[in-house]
Amino acid sequence: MDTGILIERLPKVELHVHIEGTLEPEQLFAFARRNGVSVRYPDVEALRAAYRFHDLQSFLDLYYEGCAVLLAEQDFYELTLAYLRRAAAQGVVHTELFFDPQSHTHRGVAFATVFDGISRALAEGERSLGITSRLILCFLRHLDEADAFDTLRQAEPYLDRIVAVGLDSSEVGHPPSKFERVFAAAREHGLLTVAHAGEEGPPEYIREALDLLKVSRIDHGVRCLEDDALVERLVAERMPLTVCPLSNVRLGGFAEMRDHPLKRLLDRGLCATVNSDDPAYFGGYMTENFTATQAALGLTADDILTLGRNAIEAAFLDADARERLLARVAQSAA
Ligand code: HPA
Ligand SMILES: [Zn+2]
Repeated sequence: MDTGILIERLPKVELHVHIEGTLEPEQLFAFARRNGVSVRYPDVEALRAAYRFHDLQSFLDLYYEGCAVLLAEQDFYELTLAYLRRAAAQGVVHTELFFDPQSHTHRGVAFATVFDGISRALAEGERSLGITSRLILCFLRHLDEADAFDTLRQAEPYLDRIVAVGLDSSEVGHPPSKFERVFAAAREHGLLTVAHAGEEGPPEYIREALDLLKVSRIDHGVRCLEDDALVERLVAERMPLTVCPLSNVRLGGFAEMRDHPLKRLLDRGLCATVNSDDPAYFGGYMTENFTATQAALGLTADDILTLGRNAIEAAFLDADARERLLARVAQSAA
């Protein structure tokens, strides 16, 4: 089958998307106007032109600045629903979203405001778009352990609607070991765990995420390829990697898409998946990530189906839901 048609028809599962990273410039300006927040760029074009990043930190600086326009529950609701509409239009049938409560509570926005807006949109998305979802609370790793513990405490009333905790923000210098105790506390609450590791940080951070944080998935993980023994372990444990190709190129991890290791990860037998990360900032959602990697790396129809099945295997879904999605993948290739 033609790979373009397959990419379009594939029922997609997204496992690595930061809801704050879906804030498109148009919506950013609309929220700014509504909330009386000033933006230091004159218009959408000027803001978009500033999205030229050379590393993770240069992106994070703008990403946190963008968060300043999010103040009311309705902002989080509209942000999330707009993402779900775009995702559904691209054939995403299930999505597992990260949110960064500390990016908001540190500005005086209540945890409940953030959570209620996002979760109201997720319920609406399931009702009106048929898109299922899970929510993952990410701790900002540049902040300290006590702040993460405080955030976990604020999340306690909502834990029945949070599937896992994760770890994001500036990686280098903030190893997983810094959060070993708060992740243990989260697991005691019955939460699963994931962590960004091996995006900019060394393979050793991936090992720490496995051994100390007991993660069910590694977010990014592309630097595992520098360590053969680690690759063998990830293959043997069938540990999923939520890879974000456009993000990796935009943040300078790889100079061009043709240098991206997605195909090598698959060929090594790793459970790699394709994801959008911060689609409003990196030039595309799921379809654009599939299309760009297919074109640059020559992914075959089999590769694309493997990526689709890997994401279903890696999703935080029960066995029945997985079987139903796998059947839809098979149908899409028929
Ligand atoms: O790609 C990312 N990496 C780390 N932290 C993040 N926070 C939002 N996006 C990212
Ligand atoms: Zn990410």
